[in-house]
Amino acid sequence: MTSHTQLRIITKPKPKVKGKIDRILHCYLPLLLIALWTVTCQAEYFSSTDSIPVLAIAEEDLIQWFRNLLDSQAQDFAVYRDFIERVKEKHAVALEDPEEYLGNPMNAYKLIKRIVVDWTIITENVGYNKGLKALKENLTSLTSETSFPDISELRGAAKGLGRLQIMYNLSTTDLADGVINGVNYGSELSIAECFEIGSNLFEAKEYILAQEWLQLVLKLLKSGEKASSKTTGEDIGGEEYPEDKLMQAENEMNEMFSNLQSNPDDFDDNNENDIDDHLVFFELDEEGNLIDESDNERSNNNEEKPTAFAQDSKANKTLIETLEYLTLANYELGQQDDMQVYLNQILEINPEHVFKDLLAYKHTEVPQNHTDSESFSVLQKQEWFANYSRLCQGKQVEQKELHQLKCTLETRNHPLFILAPLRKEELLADPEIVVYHGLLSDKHLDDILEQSEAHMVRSCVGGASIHLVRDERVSQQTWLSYNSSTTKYIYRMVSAITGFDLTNAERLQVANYGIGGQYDPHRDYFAVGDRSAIGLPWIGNRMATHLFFASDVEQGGYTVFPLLNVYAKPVKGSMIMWHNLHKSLDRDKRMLHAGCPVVKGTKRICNIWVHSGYQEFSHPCGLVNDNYKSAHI
Ligand SMILES: O=C(O)CCC(=O)C(=O)O
Ligand SMILES: [Fe+2]
Repeated sequence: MTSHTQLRIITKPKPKVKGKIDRILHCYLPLLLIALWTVTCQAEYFSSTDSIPVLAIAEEDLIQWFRNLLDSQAQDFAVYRDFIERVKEKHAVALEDPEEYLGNPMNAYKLIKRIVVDWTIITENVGYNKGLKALKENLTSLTSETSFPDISELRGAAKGLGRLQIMYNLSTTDLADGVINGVNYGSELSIAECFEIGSNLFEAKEYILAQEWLQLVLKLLKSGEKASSKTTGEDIGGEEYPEDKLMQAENEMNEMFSNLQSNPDDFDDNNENDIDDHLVFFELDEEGNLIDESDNERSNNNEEKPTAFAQDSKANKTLIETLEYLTLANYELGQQDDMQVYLNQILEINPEHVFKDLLAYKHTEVPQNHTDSESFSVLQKQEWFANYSRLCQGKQVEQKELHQLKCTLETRNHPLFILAPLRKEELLADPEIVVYHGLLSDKHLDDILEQSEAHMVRSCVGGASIHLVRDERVSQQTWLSYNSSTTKYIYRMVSAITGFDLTNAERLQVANYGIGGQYDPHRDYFAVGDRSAIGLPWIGNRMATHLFFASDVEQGGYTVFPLLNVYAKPVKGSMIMWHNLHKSLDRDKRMLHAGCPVVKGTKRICNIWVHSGYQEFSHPCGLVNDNYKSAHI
């Protein structure tokens, strides 16, 4: 075994059961957990915002069922208590003069009867409870009807948040404070939640972002304060954290380190008490969230509390785990000096910590290329990334032509548009990118949603025969035929607007983007030699894209063209349209486009791709070859 392999074995994070969801599953819902593993169909909650409400409904059921359980247990316990109190009275009388009491055959009989019958019934009944039986039945039916997210979903959701950070330059402290792009949504995160995001980003191999979140956790643990009051003023424009408070926190931290050194067992990784910890030390915060005690550090009125923190074993546990992750993240990033800093902190707390062996490997070869091909750091290195991210934020590079674009009303002498002219907005003249506003009503869109809802699956990339689930496209989708009144209407309208023959068009694709859901820059046509295009039923390549926005999006979700300096904000009911091929039918590489990550809200779209066959009369090839226009790309 090479030293490198050994190091990886040593540093492989122990499987930890962390976080609220894990704790619920492990401590409160053991039954549910068993059932979860048997669920075969993955709903992919993070890739679509439509699936998430299902969980909220399931949670409502869980609340009710557990309430019922507790009520029925309270009734049972009241019966036990009543019985015991009554026996206790008799017992007390018996104790005064046992001989006299038991000399009475009736009393002797009663004692024997209590032992033989009453205590037996009570003993047998403890543990059996009607409410528990009902709960088991409910959980069984819930898990057979609903597929629950697993740890990979949680990781997907954490990665979704990370994608938003990268794309929109969102600071970790802002997000932790519930501020997204300057808007305060009041969704402040607890220390435990920041830790969960950090550790899940680590597990998703997003080491740089994981490091940011975990450093924030460390900062919060050290200060024992809310994130907002701990961050520096310029980070969030908030007040500065008083110097003496920082000193005090620092001192307490040091004090805690030295206390811990004298009692390193607190951090034994294999501490068998861990399980009991989970079972016993639950608390609820003001909003009823399950918290561990480290969360208390973020509550508002704990100005006086930092000293309690020194005795707080939960916070200590989070602290050591945070340091472990930070050590490993720095190891993965090849940042040996930083890794050493965190390692030292761990060893100061517990000189016998399992990571002590890492020291021996410090000077061995460090990993150079541990980044996943889907990692954000790889994404950020793409040459289109800067434009992509800028356009997603609604920022265009200033250009003279931008000011010559126009909005027009068009009837096209078509009966459909005489009374209700098309509202056309030009986003770019050449190559033409246009938006038609107000094409679909809420009723149409509700109908599409209803038809598609039950059939949504995680979107794949790779064309017709290759199906790859990739971070490149985080959404769910399905296809609808043109046989309902709404889809027929869309079909007729698109062909009236564009003149295309839609017999050679793909079915209507309906897609929905979830947390951080997006579609990285791509082109819609099939590339030369794309084997997935072989055997497709359509003639020619994807000539034009008609993309309907089926929802407004509160923040994010723009459709952008990084090579053309164009962005379109989703407006419900409108359709953006462009050609993917030159007039010569050569592929137009300028048409690289993307769906930016959704920051807040839900993004729904519908696509129709028209293929080049059958369009000979409506869109004849140009006499002059125009493919030179994209030759430079
Ligand atoms: O969601 C978007 O804005 C773009 C979607 C897209 O490009 C596609 O589905 O091919
Ligand atoms: Fe596309």
